[in-house]
Amino acid sequence: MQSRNLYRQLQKIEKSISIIGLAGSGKSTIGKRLARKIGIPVYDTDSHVEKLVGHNKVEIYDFQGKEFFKKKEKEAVKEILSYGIIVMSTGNETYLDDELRNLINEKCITVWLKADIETLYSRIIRRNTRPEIDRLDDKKAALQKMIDDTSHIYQNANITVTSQDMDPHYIIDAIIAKLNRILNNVPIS
Ligand SMILES: Nc1ncnc2c1ncn2[C@@H]1O[C@H](COP(=O)(O)OP(=O)(O)OP(=O)(O)O)[C@@H](O)[C@H]1O
Ligand SMILES: O=C(O)C1=C[C@@H](O)[C@@H](O)[C@H](O)C1
Ligand SMILES: [Mg+2]
Repeated sequence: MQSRNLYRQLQKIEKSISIIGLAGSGKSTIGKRLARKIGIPVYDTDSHVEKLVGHNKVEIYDFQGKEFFKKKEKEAVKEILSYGIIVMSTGNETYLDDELRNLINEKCITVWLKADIETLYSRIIRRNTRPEIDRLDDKKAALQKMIDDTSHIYQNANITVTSQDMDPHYIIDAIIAKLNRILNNVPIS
């Protein structure tokens, strides 16, 4: 798999890579491994907000509220995208914000991790780290609504890859193959 040249090609077109998609789609997991494979730094917007504020997401939502989190998320994204060529994994709603979506589209090749309802649901019920979703009574219905409400936005990503429970190495290889096609001007399906 040709991943060593990717950094130079990304540098040439001055684009980073941003991993987008719904909660539980695997953005943080895949972002880290993709960055390692290409040999560039990785930043996660949720982790960056936590670092800026000094508290975890749940504490931030509890004590300072969603608006504060969103304000800090804007700062975090702008800061991360000033760091040069990097991989940025986003939070659950980052790409749905008009200003951030425009900025991400300008500075990044976007990779949508498209996951079905069963995959997302089985993953989000495993951990209690999502301040909004964890509090919902009918998480499955809420996730289905999120899929219905957001797919038309995510489907404009430069690259779409299906995210299922499988060795992340297959997902990374699929992303890298599509990245190579984009960077070499080969149309992708
Ligand atoms: N390819 C995969 N196969 C199996 N499990 C996976 C895969 N990718 C991610 N997971 C698991 O799914 C869960 C969610 O992954 P991750 O935290 O990376 O998602 P996320 O999109 O960053 O979620 P959030 O929007 O909440 O930040 C984690 O427990 C992770 O280990
Ligand atoms: O519980 C949730 O839905 C959230 C999870 C995080 O990814 C955050 O990015 C998001 O703003 C809230
Ligand atoms: Mg994440």
